[in-house]
Parts: sequence; C-alpha cells; structure tokens
Amino acid sequence: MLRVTISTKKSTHAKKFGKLIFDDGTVLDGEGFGYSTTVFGEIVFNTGMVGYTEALTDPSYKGQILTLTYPLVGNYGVPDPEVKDDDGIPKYFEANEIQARGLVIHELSHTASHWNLSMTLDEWMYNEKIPGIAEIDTRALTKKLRTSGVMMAALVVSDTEIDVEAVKKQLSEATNYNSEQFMDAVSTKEEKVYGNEEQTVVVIDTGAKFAIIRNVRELGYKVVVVPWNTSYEKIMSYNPKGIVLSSGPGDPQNCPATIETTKKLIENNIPTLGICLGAQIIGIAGNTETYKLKYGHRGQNKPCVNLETNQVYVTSQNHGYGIKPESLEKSDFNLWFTNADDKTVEGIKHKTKRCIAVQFHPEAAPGPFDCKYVFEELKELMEK
Ligand SMILES: NC(=O)CC[C@H](N)C(=O)O
Repeated sequence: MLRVTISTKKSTHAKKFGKLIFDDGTVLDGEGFGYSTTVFGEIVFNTGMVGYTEALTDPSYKGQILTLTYPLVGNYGVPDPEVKDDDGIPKYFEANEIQARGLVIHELSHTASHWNLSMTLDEWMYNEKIPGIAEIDTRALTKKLRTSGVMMAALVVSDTEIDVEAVKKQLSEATNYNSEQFMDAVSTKEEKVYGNEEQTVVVIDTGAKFAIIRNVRELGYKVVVVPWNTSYEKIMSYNPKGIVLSSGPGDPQNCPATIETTKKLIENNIPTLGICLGAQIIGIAGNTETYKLKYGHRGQNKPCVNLETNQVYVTSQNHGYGIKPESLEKSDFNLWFTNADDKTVEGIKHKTKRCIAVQFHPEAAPGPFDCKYVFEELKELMEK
C-alpha cells in the first residue's frame, strides 16, 4: 500500500508591524512577518503561482524586494536545505541562502502542509533575517509598478510602531539599485568542481542558480564554476568543451571583466551558452546594446517564439534588463527567440560562431521545463 506522509507546521511568531514605503512617497500598511528589520531595494513583482523557495534564493533577486501577485503564499512551507543531490548541491534551492532583500505578499498561510516541508515560510525568513510583509494588495501594487515602472522602496518590519518620516529620509539616501555592484556578493570566490568526467564545461558565475549547474551536469560533463572576472586564458587552462555564462543580478554593464572574456570566447569560436544576464553580456560582447525595461519580466508563463521553428514555448523569466531589438541589426547576432507579449529579444544566435544565448531560464526552477532543449543545443555546439 502506498503511504504518503504529509507534514504540517504552524507559524508561532507574534504579530509585527509592517510598512512598505515607496520612493514616490506612497506608504502601504501591512502585517510584518519573518525578521524585524528595515531593508531598501528595488521593488519588483513576479506573477508565478508557486516557486517562492526557488525565487527567494535566486541570486538575480539580490538588491530587490520581491512582490508575489499570487494571493496565498506559504501553504506548502519550505523544504530542508540539508537535502542535497549527488553533487552535494541543495536539491530544492537556487543558492545557499535567501537572496531577495524582502518579500511582499497578500496572505501568508500560517499553516503549511507538504510531503517534504521542514519549516514554514515565516520561520525560514526569520532564521535568514529577511523581512516579509503580508496583507498588501499585491495586484494593485503590481498595477502601480506597471504604470510608473519599478522603483526603490523600503520594507520595514518591526515589533514596535514605525517612524515613517525617518524611514523616508533613509530611503532617499539609500544606494540606488541601478548603481549597486553585486558581483562580489554573488560570485564564487574560488573555482568549484562538480563531477569527474573527462570533458569539462566551465560555468562563469555571475550569480548562477544551482539549477544551471544541475542541468549542465545532466548533459554528462564535469562542471568547473569560476568567478565572474576569470580571464580567458585561465578559463582555457581547464581545456573546456564549452562555456556557460550564468544568470545574475544587476545591470550587465557592471560586469566589464566578463564582457572582455566573452569577446575572446566568441573570437576563438569556443562553444558558449548565455543565460539571462549571461545573454545580455554576450549581446554586449557581440555589439548589441542593452537597456532597462520599465517593469521587467518575472514569472513562469512568459510566451516566447522560437523563430527557427515558429514554435511557442512557455518560459520562466526573471529579468529587468534586455537587449535592444533595434541594436541586433548591426550586431553579430540573429534573433532566435522573441517574446510573444511585447516582442522583446528572448534569444540570439551568433551569425558565424558557436555562441547562443537566451533571455529566459531554460533551467526553470521554478517553472516549466519546456526549454530544457536549449542545453542540448549547447551540447550539439560542443560536439560539432
Ligand atoms: N536572471 C537574470 O540573470 C537577470 C539578469 C539581469 N540582472 C536583469 O535583471 O535583467
């Protein structure tokens, strides 16, 4: 007989004050949860219905306060970070700790039930010292961001009354997201090796999600993860079959060392796949231009058309910058994928070299696996 064990947990923390204070002066009242503290960051929204554990640990959310539009959050709890895969990578998370600065939701589920939960969302965020605010109309908030564009905000969770004027002053002095430097915070400090296969793929870590490493491992290669500013010569010393430029936070222009390395990878026809930030870096290295989107693409149901097959795929996305469509014309790339909603650039292929890139997340985590074949395309390039 099949026996399924469902774990159930209840949050036990006392009620806290919570306020969300925007750059434009708007103040929203809510109920604080997680850790009592004040954070400043760019406030963005994600329209996915599930996947808060993956989203919160995605290093691309560094420096951002994440709003979830789905109205009920936390009901399946949080799995055990100690559960690892065969390479010793946490199985259910995208980094070793929460990366977003704070979380904004409508209703927090105080009771969580799931077969693999080890704690509630409230407990996890408390342990990781991350503030959360509930009882916010996150759909109205999303409409606001879609109209005005993303902006800086403060999220305050406190056990005592909150002094709004004092926080407004701090917010006006906080470092703007656009000029924050994230690479030292998200990139590995030293090389990391996974597996002992004969052939190697080097992942340049500009804030890589664990799922990117997992997917390259599934292709059957040893993976060497290197810091974001590793030189071309150092990378070639691993004798790689191919390179993956990872996802990551912030403006791609803040990764000049990676852009320089990428120019050489392209010049020397080294098989390369870029994902999200990695795609933008490849774009800049190959003479396209990037720009900041008004409110970005963050969700798991973003339709993209593969122009080679005219097939539409539902993709997982989390980005605030993009490659300017009009800059492709005079660049070294052809358009590969386009966004069916707003015609933004979702994938590019080099005209003559073994270099491909996607703006969406073929590794999903969270989201649909429909575009996993992009990793197979890298494999084909490596075996050409
Ligand atoms: N997920 C990512 O790699 C994001 C890329 C980049 N930081 C952006 O926001 O566009």
